[in-house]
Amino acid sequence: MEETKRKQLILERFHYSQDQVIDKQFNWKQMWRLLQYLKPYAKNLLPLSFLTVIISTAVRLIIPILIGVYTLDKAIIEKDTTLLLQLVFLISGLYVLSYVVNALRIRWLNKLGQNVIYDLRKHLFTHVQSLSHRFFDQRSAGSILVRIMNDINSLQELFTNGVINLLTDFLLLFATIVILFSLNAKLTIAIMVILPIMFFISTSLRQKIRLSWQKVRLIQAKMNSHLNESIQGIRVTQTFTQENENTEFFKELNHDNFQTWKQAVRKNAMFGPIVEMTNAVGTVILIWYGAALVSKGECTIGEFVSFAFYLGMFWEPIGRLGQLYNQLLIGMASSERIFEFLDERPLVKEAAKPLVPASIKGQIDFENVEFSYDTRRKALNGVSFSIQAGETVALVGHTGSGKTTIANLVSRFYDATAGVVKIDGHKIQDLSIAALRSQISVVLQETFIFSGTIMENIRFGNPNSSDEDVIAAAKAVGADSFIVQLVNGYHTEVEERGNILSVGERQLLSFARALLADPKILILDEATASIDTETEVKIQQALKALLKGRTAIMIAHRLSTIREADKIIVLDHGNILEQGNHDTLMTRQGVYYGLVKAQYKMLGAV
Ligand SMILES: Nc1ncnc2c1ncn2[C@@H]1O[C@H](COP(=O)(O)OP(=O)(O)OP(=O)(O)O)[C@@H](O)[C@H]1O
Repeated sequence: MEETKRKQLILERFHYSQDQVIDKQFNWKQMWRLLQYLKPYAKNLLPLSFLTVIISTAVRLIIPILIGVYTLDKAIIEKDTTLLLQLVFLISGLYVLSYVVNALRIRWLNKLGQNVIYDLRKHLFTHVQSLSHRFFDQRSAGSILVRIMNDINSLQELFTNGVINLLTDFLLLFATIVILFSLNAKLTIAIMVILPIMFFISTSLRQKIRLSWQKVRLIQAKMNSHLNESIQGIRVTQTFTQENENTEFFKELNHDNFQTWKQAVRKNAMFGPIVEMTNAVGTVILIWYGAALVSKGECTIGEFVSFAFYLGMFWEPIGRLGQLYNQLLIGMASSERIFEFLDERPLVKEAAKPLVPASIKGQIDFENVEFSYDTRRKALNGVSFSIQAGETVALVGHTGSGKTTIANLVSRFYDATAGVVKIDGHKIQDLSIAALRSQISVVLQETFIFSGTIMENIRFGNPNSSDEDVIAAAKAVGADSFIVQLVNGYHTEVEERGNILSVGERQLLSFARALLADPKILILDEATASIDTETEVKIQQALKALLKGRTAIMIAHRLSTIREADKIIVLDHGNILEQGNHDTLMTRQGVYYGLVKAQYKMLGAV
């Protein structure tokens, strides 16, 4: 009992939201939108692929008539050797043509499919990159990743084979029915009797198979989420010795995956024999009734043989169309999820005629600015202040008081809900977003290091800078001394998130990156919080170099780092309580004075 309860607790602990709907009703509008991605290929790959489809289908349809009606009835039975020879050549030639056309068909279709997937993925990625911060606030990285990778992959099959096969199959089916009827209408009707039975069995079985594969995919999505979290959080897991719980949950998932997969495969395996059985029934009817018709003289031997060939061709698309239908429904769900992202518009919009100033001086004005991330709480509550170009301003206040929010509004990651934010006297919304952001650098406490070399990571600040510029920037902020000690110096590879570097070293790299960008406005969000006292002294010096001639907004919890700021703004619950320089605020003996005293007391106690 205890054990069951424990297992239950583990299962409840790892809860993963399910934003995966695997299949959806067929929707023409959506299909039409998907087909638009074929447009760029409307003049080359698409018509070429169609042509190969039509030629290969036509060749397949001609051969049985040539074998049955002409070779058997005309050449063999009537002993016409010249005709027989001609037919042998013709049929061989057609087989060669069919081989060549099929090879081209596969090649062009795959190329077409791959091109469409490439375009769609590029479109989606470019679009997602242009979206505002709010979009990323509301979604996990995993769910975005799944759409760009898995959902697009599931459309791949639809585009490479699905769309054209669908056409080929309809063409084949229609043509075979017409030929079967024209060869012998009575025999065709007799065989078609089993069609509804076959249709009923295959549709219901197909649906069951589809549902089983859905289950497999859902479990696999859960496994992905769990794996992602386990690897990202491995340090925390090991610290709290939670490996066994993790393993146990994984074991459950793995077991479920195995079981559902087995069930799906079992159902899948039933489909083939069922189609074959109906095929066999059809053949029995063909032989029994066909033979009667031949003996009555209502059908020739050749027609009978051709008929048998076409009958085989008739079942083939029927079996495949069911599978294609499933693929189509999966594609509908995936494309719906992809289009949902593509329809997201950036909340921070470029002005119709954006101002592109030659350079920004760096004056910042907030006039009665209000902002809320959601409808429930206000993060800024009518905030007004002015920062002159070149000034250093520090924002202080307790956790959640709105410091980072101010920085976010200056970079225009969000737009104020009310009030006005101005840069150099222009409303921030009137400026070109790219021009604005090219003049702003943000250094966060949690610096992001990309995989690549140290050199490349610093150069991220200004892709056009030379190696010498990068090294000069690193020297200016005091990062050079630790970089040259690394195995390959500036060419040392750092993995994603820069795990081989200490937090302080990563911070120095981001300072160098910011310096290289040479921004007019610099935002340092808790930038010196994770640095030891010795490094801090170094950084304070580096900061002086970094801040020279720029407007700076510093967000700091350690008040010792902001004494020299031109202005200190004290925030509380989205309101400004005080503003002034260190000396003025200390003389006033208000909130700032209290914060400084409290911090000294705490440090003194340590
Ligand atoms: N992306 C977000 N979505 C919703 N609410 C948010 C978001 N970011 C911040 N908030 C909320 O807005 C308020 C202000 O947050 P902000 O990050 O500006 O505080 P802060 O003063 O920088 O805090 P800290 O010193 O802890 O970094 C907080 O109540 C916070 O919970």
